[in-house]
Amino acid sequence: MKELLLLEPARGHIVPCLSICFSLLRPGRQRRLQWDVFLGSGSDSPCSQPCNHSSSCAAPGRPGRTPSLTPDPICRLPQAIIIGVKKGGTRALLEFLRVHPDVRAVGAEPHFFDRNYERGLAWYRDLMPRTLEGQITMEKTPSYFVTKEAPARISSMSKGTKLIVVVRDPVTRAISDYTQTLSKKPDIPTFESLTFKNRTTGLIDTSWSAIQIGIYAKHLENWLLYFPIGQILFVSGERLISDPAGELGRVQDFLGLKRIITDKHFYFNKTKGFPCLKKAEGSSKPHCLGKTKGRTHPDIDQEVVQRLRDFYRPFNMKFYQMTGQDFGWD
Ligand SMILES: Nc1ncnc2c1ncn2[C@@H]1O[C@H](COP(=O)(O)OS(=O)(=O)O)[C@@H](OP(=O)(O)O)[C@H]1O
Repeated sequence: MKELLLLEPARGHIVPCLSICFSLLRPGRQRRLQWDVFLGSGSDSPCSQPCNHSSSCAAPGRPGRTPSLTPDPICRLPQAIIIGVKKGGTRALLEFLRVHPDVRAVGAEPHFFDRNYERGLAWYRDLMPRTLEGQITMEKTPSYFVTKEAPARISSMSKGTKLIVVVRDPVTRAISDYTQTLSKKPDIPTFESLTFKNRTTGLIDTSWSAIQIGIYAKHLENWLLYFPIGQILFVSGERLISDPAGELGRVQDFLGLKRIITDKHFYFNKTKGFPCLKKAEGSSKPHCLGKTKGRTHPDIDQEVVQRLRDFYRPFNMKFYQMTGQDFGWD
């Protein structure tokens, strides 16, 4: 009982089950209840068990158990998710955010709302790092943004989930996507040939995922059926490179976090050609992203690039209109 009373959700975040118990104890308080999580989980309730994974029970920066009034860290479902886009700069954003003492994130991409949904919320919750009350649990899986079922599924976990989308010029994003595939399968056809259904007529192959993912306005419509636009933050992938502290400022505000990550945390690494962290999370050493981030792109026929720019322009305009932000791609 004492523990429940100590676990009041901070910043209006929903803490499944515990918040339900808490609101039942304090019926006068207005609190959103996550009945779907509560009822849908059966005996394997994602909200009533300690973490099952074997990581240390110590909270970050607090070695050992604290014998005071501080409750033990527990696994919580994420209150914020980086849902996309693939090759937008999602890893950089998560790595940078992890520097914040109030952010705890899963390293790997859980792919819960696309590939692993049948495993259930308890499985998902158990992937999460242990957090103390007040810390934000996060994950990133860029394919969620283009997954039809993802908005409804995330909404049924919690309508209050904050969503972050890192977007990048869809033409460079497509080339980056292709570069990644090429690194794994060097024998694939050229970017130019995959771009067109028919090169002579100039008809773009919109069924090619590298092209499809960049039609942001179309994917966003799907999310807006379940989430208000104010619950989605759009981060510019370009500005994340040119001004990481500026974009991180916006993200911290959106998450209700104190602005702790500032320009003091970054330096530009000339060899890498990207901003890097002066100190990574839990380390005192400088840290750049790995070799798979910031690859050299192959040269693409400029006529094809122009054709793609023309193709994306109306979708980009629609996207700027929907988000109220001009990303400057055109
Ligand atoms: N600081 C920093 N360091 C390195 N790379 C950075 C950084 N910030 C953004 N980026 C850009 O991130 C691109 C990869 O995006 P994602 O992490 O979203 O890719 S993935 O979908 O998870 O595979 C990656 O794309 P490529 O340049 O095409 O490799 C980078 O341009």
